[in-house]
Amino acid sequence: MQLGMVGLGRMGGNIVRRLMRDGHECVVYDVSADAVAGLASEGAVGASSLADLVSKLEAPRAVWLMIPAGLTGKVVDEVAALLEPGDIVIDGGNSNYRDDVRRAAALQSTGVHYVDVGTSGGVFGLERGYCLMVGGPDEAFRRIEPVLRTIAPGGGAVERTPGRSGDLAPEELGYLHCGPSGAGHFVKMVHNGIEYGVMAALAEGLNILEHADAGVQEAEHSAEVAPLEEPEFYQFTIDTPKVAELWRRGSVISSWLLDLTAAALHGNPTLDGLAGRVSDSGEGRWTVKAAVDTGVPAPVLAASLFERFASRDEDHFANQVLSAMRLQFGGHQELPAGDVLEAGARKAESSGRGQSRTADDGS
Ligand SMILES: O=C(CO)[C@H](O)[C@H](O)COP(=O)(O)O
Repeated sequence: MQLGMVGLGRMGGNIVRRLMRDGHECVVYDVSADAVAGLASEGAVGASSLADLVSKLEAPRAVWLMIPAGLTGKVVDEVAALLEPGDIVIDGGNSNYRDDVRRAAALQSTGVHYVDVGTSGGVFGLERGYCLMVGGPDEAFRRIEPVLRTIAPGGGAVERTPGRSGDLAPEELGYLHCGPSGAGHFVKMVHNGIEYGVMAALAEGLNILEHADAGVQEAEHSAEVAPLEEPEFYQFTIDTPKVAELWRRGSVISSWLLDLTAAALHGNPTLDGLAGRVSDSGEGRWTVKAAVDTGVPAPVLAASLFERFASRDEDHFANQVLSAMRLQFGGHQELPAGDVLEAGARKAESSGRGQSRTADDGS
């Protein structure tokens, strides 16, 4: 089938490559002429503008947008204005599902179909395939199904679920029509909310392993910081990268995220160069909002989202307020910033096991 692709970054470019490998014809456009030329040299038809891209597609057309979320609305409007009734515009980025609902409604009178596709697979999707969560009208979904089948991982990607039989269903091939416009990005939003939680769980657990030698450090600094209650139980120097590698084999928590974690720790065991300021692109916030709106408890997902905010020092003022209160009620002084002992004191304090020796006990 023929598909227009707008946005040839890591995701869009590799989706085009995957499609071409399977015999689909791709007409491609990006604001970077180099990106267009690169894919044209691999067999795509290059376009110099959105209008040029649309003119090179045969009706009824399908145009897939793979662009940063902030630009999607503007580009959907521009592309839709160039399309004809029966054509399809597909947003494969990480848009907010609420925008899909609004865009689909706005396009209804034009006869242009709007399809939202939550696309997961990252930089490995070219080889592994992409998991596709699709929202939109049935007719449009059926029309683009050939490209969805190619972009998705396919049946051999994982073992079949026991009890399933017969022809492989779309969800077993790696794509699913989740419902009307917005449903695809709604499912992808929750997927990414879960992603935050799983990532946080792995990161927190590995951090506990990293601190399993707290008793050894405690002995070294016992004169300066409140003692760990039972240092004899924290005498392990665990090789965290090796444990991450180990857990990939047969453990209950083996997963692709763990695979990637093990790879990162193997290449850079001390994670040098990473400050630990964790960004968030929006899906986690939207997931927590959906949970609040619908009254669904999601404490793990919410905590993992807030953990990201804290990683960027958005908790700084709150921590200053905490220190101010301790100073007020107990005259407790903060340890000097950067003091090697501070970490130990904070560790002991956060676990409720002690306080700095410099603070008195009044409260
Ligand atoms: O969709 C993805 C993976 O499934 C993206 O990598 C996602 O944008 C990452 O989200 P965030 O920047 O909020 O960590």
